[in-house]
This record gives sequence, C-alpha cells and structure tokens, in this order.
Amino acid sequence: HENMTDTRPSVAAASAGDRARLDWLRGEIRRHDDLYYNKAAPELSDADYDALKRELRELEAQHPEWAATDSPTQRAGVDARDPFFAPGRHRAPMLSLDNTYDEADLRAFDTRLRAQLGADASGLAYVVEPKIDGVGVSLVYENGRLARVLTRGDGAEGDDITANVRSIASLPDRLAGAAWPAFIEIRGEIYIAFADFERINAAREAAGLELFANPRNLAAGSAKLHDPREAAERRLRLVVYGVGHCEEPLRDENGNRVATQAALHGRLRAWGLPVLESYWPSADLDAAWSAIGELKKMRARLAYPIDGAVVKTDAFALQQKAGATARAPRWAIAYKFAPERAMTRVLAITAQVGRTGVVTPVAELEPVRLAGTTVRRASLHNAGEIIPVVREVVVAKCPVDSADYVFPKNCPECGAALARADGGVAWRCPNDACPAQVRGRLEHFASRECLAISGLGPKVIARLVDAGLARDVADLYKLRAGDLVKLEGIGARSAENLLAAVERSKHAETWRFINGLGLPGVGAKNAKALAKRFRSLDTLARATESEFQATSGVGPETAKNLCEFINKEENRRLLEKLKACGIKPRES
Ligand SMILES: NC(=O)c1ccc[n+]([C@@H]2O[C@H](COP(=O)([O-])OP(=O)(O)OC[C@H]3O[C@@H](n4cnc5c(N)ncnc54)[C@H](O)[C@@H]3O)[C@@H](O)[C@H]2O)c1
Ligand SMILES: [Zn+2]
Repeated sequence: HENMTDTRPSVAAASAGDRARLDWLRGEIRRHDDLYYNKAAPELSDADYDALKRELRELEAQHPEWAATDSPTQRAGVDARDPFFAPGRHRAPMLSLDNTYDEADLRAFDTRLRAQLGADASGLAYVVEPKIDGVGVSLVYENGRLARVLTRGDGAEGDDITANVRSIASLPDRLAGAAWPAFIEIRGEIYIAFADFERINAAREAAGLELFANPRNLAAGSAKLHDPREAAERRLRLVVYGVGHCEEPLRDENGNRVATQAALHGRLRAWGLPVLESYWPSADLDAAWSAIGELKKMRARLAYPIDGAVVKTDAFALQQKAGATARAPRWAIAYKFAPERAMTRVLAITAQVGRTGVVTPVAELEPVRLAGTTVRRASLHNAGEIIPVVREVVVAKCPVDSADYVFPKNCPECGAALARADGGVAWRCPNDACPAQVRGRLEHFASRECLAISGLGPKVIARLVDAGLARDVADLYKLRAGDLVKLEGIGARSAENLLAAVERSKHAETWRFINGLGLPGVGAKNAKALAKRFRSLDTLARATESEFQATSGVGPETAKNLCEFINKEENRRLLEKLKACGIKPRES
C-alpha cells in the first residue's frame, strides 16, 4: 500500500535529489498539517509525521542556502482559527515544543543547553512532566477572576473559547487564596479522559456517526463546538502546568519569590487550579531519563492521555537566559513515546465494503490492552495513534498449518467481481446496488454532518435494506409506519419518531443534502461552499466544470469528478426522485 502511493524520490540521491526531496517534504508536511489541523482527519500517526518533519529539519541544516521563512519547520504548529469565536491576543506567545523520540537527541539537548548557559550551567536542573495529549489553552485571570480562555491559534492570537470551557468543574472562576498578580496567563491543556472518549465513540457508533480517531482530536473538536451545551456534554477536563505573561514577579503567600518550575506547581495548586498528578524534579539529565522511564510505566494509570514527557529547565532565571526561537523555547524539549505495540493473535480477517464500494481488510483480534484501551480490531491499511494498525507478523508464532491471507476476488457482500480503477490502489465492488454500499450511503445521508436523522443508525438501516424498503436515500421519504412496525425491534412509537425525524429532514439546509449525496471529494466544508455558490440542488445539477472550479476550495480534480457525478444517469434520477418525494431544502 505504501509503496504504491509513494512517489517520492529516493533519499540516497545527490544534491539535485536533495532539493527535490526537500520540496516534496515541505509540500507533504503542509498537506498533513491541513489534514490534521483543519480537517481533523490525519492520515499519518504523529510518529510518522514527526519523522518527516525531522528529515526536513536535517536537510535544511545541511543546506542553509535553501532556508525559507515559510517552511513548515519555521512555524509553531498553527491550530486553525475559527471566525465564529472572538479573537484574543496572547501577551506572551504560546509556542510549540521541540520534540524527539530518541534518547541520544535528549542528551544532545542537554549538551546544547549547557554550552549555551556557560558558567550558569552548574545550576541547571530539570523537571520532568507528563506531556498531556490535548489542546493547549491560556487561562487569563485579571485580579483573580477568570477573564477569558484562549486557544493557541497561531501563537500570537487565539480563539476565545470561554463559553465552551465554563462547564469544566475544575476551572475556578476565582483564584483561591491571595497573592495572585493583577494579570496572569496560566497555560494548560484541555483534554478528554479515555473513559469519556470510549463512551462518546460508542454512542456515535450506535448512531451511525463518524468516530473520533483519538482523545486529542475529540478534545480539539469539542473545544471548538459552536454550542456550549453540546461542549458541556463532551465532559472536557483541564490541567495546568505553566505561566505565560505575568504582570509582576510571582510570590507565595509568605511573600517569597516563586523562582522555579517545581515551585510553580505548588503555587498553581494553592490557587485552586487542577495541577499535574505527578512531576519529577531531576538534578540532571540522567535523573530526568529515569523519571521518563517511571512516567512511561504509569502511563495507563494516569487520569489523562499522554504522548510523552516534557523535560523543562527548573530555574526561571535559566529559562530566561536560554530564551526561545520563534517556534519553541530552548529550555525545554518533549520526549515523545513511540506508538505502543503489543502482540496478539489474528482470529480472522474480514473484508469490509464501504459507501463508495472500496473494500478494506480488517483484522479481528484476540482482545489486547494497548495505550490504555482494549483493542479488538485493527486496520490492515491505515495508521494513527489510537486507530490500531497491524505492524508486523510474528512468523515464529504462526501455527504450522496457517495459510497466507488471500484478498477476496469477489465482494464479500454481493459477490460481484472486485475491480481496480486505472492507477488506483483500492479494490472496489463495482455493483452500485451492493447492500453494503447502499447501507453505507444511507448511514452517511442520515449522519450528523448530513441530514442528522435521529433514530436512523446502522442497525435500523440494515433492517430497512434487508427488508427491501430502502434502495436509495430517496426511499427514506416513502417509508410508512405500517412497514416499519413489521421490522424487528421497531415499535409503533419508534416508527412514529423515525417518520417525524425523516419528515423534518425534508427542510434541512441545502448543504446538508449536498453533503448527504456523497459527491466525490466533498465533505461538510465543500458542501457549504457549493451551497453558497449554487443555492439550490437544481442549479448545482446544471453546473459546468468551470463553475465548479470557481467555487472556493474546489480544485480541478474535484470539479471534474463532480461534473461526471451529476451527469450520470442514475444520479440525475435520484435527484428527480428526491424532488418528487417533496424535499424542500432551505438556504442557510
Ligand atoms: N499526524 C499528523 O498528520 C500530524 C500533523 C500535524 C501535527 N501533528 C502533531 O501535532 C504536534 C504538533 O503540535 P504542537 O506544535 O502543538 O506540538 P506538541 O503538541 O507536540 O507540543 C507542544 C504542546 O504540548 C502541550 N503540552 C502538553 N503537556 C505539556 C506540559 N507538561 N508542558 C508544556 N506543554 C505541554 C502544549 O499544549 C504545547 O503547546 C506534533 O507532535 C505532531 O506529531 C501530527
Ligand atoms: Zn458488493
């Protein structure tokens, strides 16, 4: 799979090759940044992403003549801004952290820092903290009162998400005790506990909604919801670990200066803020390294998901002396844990057919604990921190009679011969009437980002399709109570509720229908842009390729595919059928 999609030139090539590789890396990293920050749909695990970034950094170091201020290595990772929220300026910039997966790098960080500090290096000690895998936030307290909570944004200006985090019980409206400065930015992390992550994903699975890839994605998405009540249901949590700008020197209740990171944790706690469960004051890097080992061992027992450790210079005076680049402080580094691995038995491999007919193999596993969750299934295709992936076959452990897995030649649902599009890597079921595809299209249509039809989850949809009551999305509008109650598990009451929800959806916004139709290359964002441009489904159905291309966010490839899609006979018929069923999308 990787080899087939990978068109990058070989690393071994000489200077011209280096330049090509560098350009490829910059483009590829930008693409993954967009997927991660703007679409919340990363294709790579963080470890794989960080490896690309590291390679780019090394190439740029070897070739200073190719430096560019707009290179992805020069920016603090931008978490996308949303104009829905009021902007808020940070008094001290919110930076990123340099990171590594490698002990030697960590030691090089110590050597570098000592060289920079010169004579002061004799006083260098560290604090090791867990690196919480959530969303960085800045809590601004004015005269002891919470004034606002900002996201990192581009580091200089973030989004004011105060309304969404008000529901966090551990976030005090007033700082406790006294001796708080008139103005202070407190830095911390918003996160989602594993238990809540699993609860929310289970509910989403039952409702036929798309799952969140990991707790960090869920936290990021929840912090930016446009409805504070909905955000409250996600049960966001908070932990704080630092200070940004502060109007006056920090003091404890006895008037003594707070001069170290370790002492700061005590101060934050005294103010009634939720602090780290554990942190490790470490006299030198050896001590820090063994602290990291301890942290790793207790990883699964912590209240928050973590992706590594942060090693920070303890003394504020030395932090100041070391300073920061535009991207990250020089006095701290993140040591990230490589994705966890565990060995288990593959019980079976099932081939799943998606909404567009693409067939993907999934390994059914003997349940195994990994990264704090129980893993029962793993993709044989994808990658990602929590989305489990099979990395290696332990041949020595295979039973003697085990046989190679043979990818099916026919669709496991309808038996049609699988086909591969020209140049594509995916095998597809070519049968548009394939029950798996029909179910997939209906699930997508009913999902929250589309028509949001409550009560129409995967189970109900499977029954409708099995009973022949729904062959396409328009059939949903022809359902009758009499037919529904004949289905297993559907009573008169739920039939009535379902029909009411279906009826309501007739008047949903145009973009929801556009998204629900499953146009190639179109998600919620593009659907909104298309709705804005064409206003009605009728106009959209008459659009030309160049009109599609003039829509913001639609590239030439998507424009071509859209044109093909709307001109296909069966899609035209579906639109006519939807109209005949009385749908009346409203502009929004
Ligand atoms: N998978 C992908 O395609 C993809 C794409 C882009 C970025 N990413 C990931 O996103 C990350 C880049 O984001 P980033 O710049 O925010 O870096 P980061 O998240 O790796 O580290 C910086 C952040 O750590 C947080 N943090 C947690 N605990 C902390 C503590 N105890 N002390 C201080 N800070 C703490 C802070 O919010 C800080 O902003 C990278 O690790 C990268 O792997 C992945
Ligand atoms: Zn099929």
